[in-house]
Amino acid sequence: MSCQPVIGGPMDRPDIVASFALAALDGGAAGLRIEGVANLRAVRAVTDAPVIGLIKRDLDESEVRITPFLEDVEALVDAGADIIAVDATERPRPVSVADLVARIQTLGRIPMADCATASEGQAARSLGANVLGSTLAGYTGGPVPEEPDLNLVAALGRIGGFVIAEGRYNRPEDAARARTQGADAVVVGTAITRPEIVTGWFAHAVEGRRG
Ligand SMILES: CC(=O)N[C@H](C=O)[C@@H](O)[C@H](O)[C@H](O)COP(=O)(O)O
Repeated sequence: MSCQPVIGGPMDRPDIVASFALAALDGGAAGLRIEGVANLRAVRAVTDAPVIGLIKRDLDESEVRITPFLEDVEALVDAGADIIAVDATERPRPVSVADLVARIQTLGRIPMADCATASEGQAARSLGANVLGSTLAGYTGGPVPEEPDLNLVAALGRIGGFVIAEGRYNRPEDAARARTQGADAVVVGTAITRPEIVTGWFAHAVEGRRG
């Protein structure tokens, strides 16, 4: 379960993120994906469950948003992340994927490569990323599709390593399909932890409001 509240929204508080984490674990989640040092510390204080940590930077700080800097890696290690997710897309970036992966390994944590394509997964795997995620499929330009990218999950599965299906798994049946396509785990975020967006889906369906 990924808990990344709508920024500035009513759920955007470390204590609420920690409660979401405990509720998800009660419901059967095997691990957590948590953004930001304060949220990660709050979650680490209440559970020993595996946590993927990330820091999202604004676009004026870095062209890639997910854990672009070495200091981000260090802060996440300090806060108790077991796995550290980094943007592994082939886009301009302040620090190379190779350097990020190497620092994560030096600090004794597990690198997760957030990918948009299979070739990015292949490159990250050859740099030593143990975990490959489909996290960024559909988010590197153009309209964001509605459906998850199961083809990328299958392609990442052929590369090897531990494969996480992530991104728009809004229905349990899609998560189950990801497993049949080769995912070792599925990360679900919005459908569990962004009630503003989920409510919007229902509002749109019943009254044609919102998008
Ligand atoms: C593209 C991007 O920045 N994805 C982020 C990655 O950490 C999060 O905003 C997503 O919520 C997460 O990947 C889970 O996906 P979904 O919320 O669709 O279940």
